[in-house]
Amino acid sequence: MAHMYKQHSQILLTTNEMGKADSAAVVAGVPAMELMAAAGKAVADAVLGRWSRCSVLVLCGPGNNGGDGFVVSQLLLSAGWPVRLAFWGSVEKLSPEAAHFYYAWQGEVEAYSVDLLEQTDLVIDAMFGAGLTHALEDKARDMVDGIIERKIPVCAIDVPSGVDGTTGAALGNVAPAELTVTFFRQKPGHLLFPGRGLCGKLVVADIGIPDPVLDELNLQTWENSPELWCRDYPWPRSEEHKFHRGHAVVYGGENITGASRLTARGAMRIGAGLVSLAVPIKAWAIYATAMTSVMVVKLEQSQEAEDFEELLLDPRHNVIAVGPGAGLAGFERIRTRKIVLAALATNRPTVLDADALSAFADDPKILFDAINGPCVMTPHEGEFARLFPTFNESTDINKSPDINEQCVADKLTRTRLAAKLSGAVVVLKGADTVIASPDGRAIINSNAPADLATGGSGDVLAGFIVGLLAQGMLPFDAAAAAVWLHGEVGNEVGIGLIADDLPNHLPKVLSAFKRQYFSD
Ligand SMILES: NC(=O)C1=CN([C@@H]2O[C@H](COP(=O)(O)OP(=O)(O)OC[C@H]3O[C@@H](n4cnc5c(N)ncnc54)[C@H](OP(=O)(O)O)[C@@H]3O)[C@@H](O)[C@H]2O)[C@@H](O)CC1
Ligand SMILES: Nc1ncnc2c1ncn2[C@@H]1O[C@H](COP(=O)(O)OP(=O)(O)O)[C@@H](O)[C@H]1O
Ligand SMILES: [K+]
Repeated sequence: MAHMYKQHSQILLTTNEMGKADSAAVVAGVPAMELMAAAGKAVADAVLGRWSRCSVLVLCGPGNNGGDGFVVSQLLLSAGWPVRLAFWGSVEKLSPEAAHFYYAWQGEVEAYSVDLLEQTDLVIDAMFGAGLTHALEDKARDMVDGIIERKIPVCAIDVPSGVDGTTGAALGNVAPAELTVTFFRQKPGHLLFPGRGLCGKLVVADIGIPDPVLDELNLQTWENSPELWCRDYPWPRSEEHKFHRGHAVVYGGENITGASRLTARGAMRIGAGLVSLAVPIKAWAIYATAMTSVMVVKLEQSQEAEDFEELLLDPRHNVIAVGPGAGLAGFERIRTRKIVLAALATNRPTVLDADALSAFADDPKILFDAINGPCVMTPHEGEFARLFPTFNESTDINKSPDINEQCVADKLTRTRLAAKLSGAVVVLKGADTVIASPDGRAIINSNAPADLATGGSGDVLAGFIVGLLAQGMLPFDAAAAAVWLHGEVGNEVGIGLIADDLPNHLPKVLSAFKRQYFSD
């Protein structure tokens, strides 16, 4: 499986991995000088394609990002554009290739000064790329502040200076780019916020690094796309009947009944053969009136967990979802915990969302110890912070965690650590949802519109995941596929979206997906 993931253009490279790819390309016979020339040309081409002739200021920094800037400057000058170049660094410390292009520049080299911004229509940001190690200081910081103040359009090389390409963190103020041109592959920081919001339109340019250099690197991070999991997508087949498509059991709570109904409908729509919604007897009539294709099963008063366990004795109930609307108030918390532990004890694929996660806030280790089979957890940031308050490798999960402690690591690292600590696939939701597997693989999702930020949309996502698990998809693939389809449905419905729309519009999105990826 990991091998299959290796092939794809969706691979994301950390700064370190990109450095290794560069070095491997040089070893494979592509001179560093050619890589820099190609990088600069890609940026110049992108600028010529997007802007008409205007007054350009190229801000070159002390490393190879500045080297790319020298190349762009000369190419734009040769194209007849008015170009000024400002350099901040020392010529003696430039790499041989950056020094080469420094001397090839036919114009004047100026020092950084905010006065240069006065007659500038477009800034090329070649200050710092992958090599940035700390926040911008002195003149570089003043330039950034000056650009922000004057709202000058920016084309960034590799990343907007100040953005960490590996984490998407902004190290101090960053001038937002209209266009960012990066090389060979995207970096996680192009997809994770705040980096993603600062890049503007992103172009990934081929600079002649051969793809096979990737084989030598143990790559673990991808941008979500059907190419990663479409081969395992469980389309209905003629020889199957409904029992072949799985039977999902969704737990529904007593007071908030809408949430689990959305989960159940999501599971049904994405193709689970059968869905049973198991609910406390007091709320049974409400559920039963609302559902049609979903079966509603009664759990007797004060023995809900026991009845739930009994329901799971039927081996045809192959997957379980608990959490949406499960309840946390008073006795409900204990019941929710019992239901979760009963589900996990079956070792069948289980999706835990919302209250199923929060119910273990005071002792997450109980939950993690119970996860021995395939499991997907789908926290939003608030739920995540309750279960995983600290995020370094030395985290002592035996200690009762302090839920107020600050999260220090970036979203990708945090999600990976959470998956490793818990043994579950973790889907940390948001505009840049990260999906991480305990084996170290991680996927960043990038297609979700902000319209999805509405009550209940996460409940539907849990349903999509459990519905795909019911049909035999593996947890990491099911989570990635569901998150991507959820984003696509969000785009399909767009403004005005409510969670109820998501299952209803899924068929259209599935048809388009099938047409695009499975037409002969
Ligand atoms: N084959 C290749 O490699 C290719 C690379 N390419 C290009 O190279 C870029 C990566 O180049 P790079 O590694 O030289 O890093 P870059 O970002 O230019 O700066 C590093 C310098 O800045 C310094 N420094 C860091 N932070 C600082 C701060 N806050 N304030 C002040 N100084 C700071 C740091 O010194 P340090 O502080 O670490 O001592 C160092 O001197 C990449 O993004 C792409 O554009 C393309 O040409 C394609 C082929
Ligand atoms: N700004 C945003 N852009 C894109 N997707 C978002 C945004 N905010 C939230 N989402 C998505 O909406 C869903 C919300 O889920 P969740 O927070 O669990 O809400 P609920 O519990 O009401 O269902 C998640 O899939 C999340 O990734
Ligand atoms: K830059």
